[in-house]
Amino acid sequence: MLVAAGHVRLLFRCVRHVFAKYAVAPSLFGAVRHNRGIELPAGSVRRIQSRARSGTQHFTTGKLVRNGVDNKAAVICIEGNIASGKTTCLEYFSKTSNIEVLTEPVSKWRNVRGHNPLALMYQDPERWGITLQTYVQLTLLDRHMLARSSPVRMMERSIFSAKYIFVENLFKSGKMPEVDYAVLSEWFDWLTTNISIPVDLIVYLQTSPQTCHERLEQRCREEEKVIPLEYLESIHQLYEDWLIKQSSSPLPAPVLVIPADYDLQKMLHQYEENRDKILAANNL
Ligand SMILES: Nc1ncnc2c1ncn2[C@@H]1O[C@H](COP(=O)(O)OP(=O)(O)O)[C@@H](O)[C@H]1O
Ligand SMILES: Nc1ccn([C@H]2C[C@H](O)[C@@H](COP(=O)(O)O)O2)c(=O)n1
Repeated sequence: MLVAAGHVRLLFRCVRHVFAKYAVAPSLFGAVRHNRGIELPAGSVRRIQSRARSGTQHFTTGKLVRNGVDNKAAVICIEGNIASGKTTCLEYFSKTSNIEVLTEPVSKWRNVRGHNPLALMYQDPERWGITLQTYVQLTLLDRHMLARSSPVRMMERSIFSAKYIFVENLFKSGKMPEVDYAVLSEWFDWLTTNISIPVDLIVYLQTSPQTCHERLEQRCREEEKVIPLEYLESIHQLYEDWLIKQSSSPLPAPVLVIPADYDLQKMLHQYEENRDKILAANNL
């Protein structure tokens, strides 16, 4: 009971942090609500009247959006299993002018005020799964809401895969208590209902779990030494259900699948071959 109350307080603190950063105060934290929506300080966050792009499912009327964000910029999320090659892919595209690249904030997940929630989660997922996933949700939301500096943004994963893959995996494998899952789900639903989080294209780096296991061992990240092949198989299955079978959770954008079991040179060739399709997201 005490643990659950602590988590609720932590979640409140997290959202307060996001809204403090963007100088927005939704009704939960005392903003004045009018018939036209929430009154916000100038130069902070506004509610947009409409946003609809062909090829995407999201219509963001009435959602919060950060002032200064260019809604015409395309957002491409690179998705895939752990160690599938997402960072390597982003590094490659970062050399292209007019593409802004945002990697996952893993360094934050390994060090929040001197604590390492990523390591804690792998040591004891039942206890620390919600702690890590709450922080992942916050830091990815922060990434989604950053003002864009280029016509194309490529970012590693998304708030959607955090929920549909990693939270789902913890819960389905019996490693997350139902109450933690319920609280995280409520937060996710609130955030995605009230905040504009546009995604224009998902690029899925499709690998076998075995390939990821080999690359994981090669990368040798201290926290991940305990990850067994079965964990990567579960994550793989959830990705396949979401992005290939499209049978589990809603898709925030169309999906481009790039087979990614090949060696580095062949992968760079694959990226070049798919460059136009990826960057076409800018014209949606
Ligand atoms: N095509 C590839 N073939 C072999 N090794 C790769 C390939 N792509 C990436 N790697 C290596 O695999 C490890 C994980 O890659 P990384 O890009 O960090 O994955 P992710 O960001 O998806 O976790 C790194 O050591 C990287 O150098
Ligand atoms: N929602 C998430 C996202 C990532 N992780 C873990 C998985 C990895 O150990 C690490 C970084 O992932 P990578 O970029 O290497 O695929 O973070 C998680 O537990 N929950």
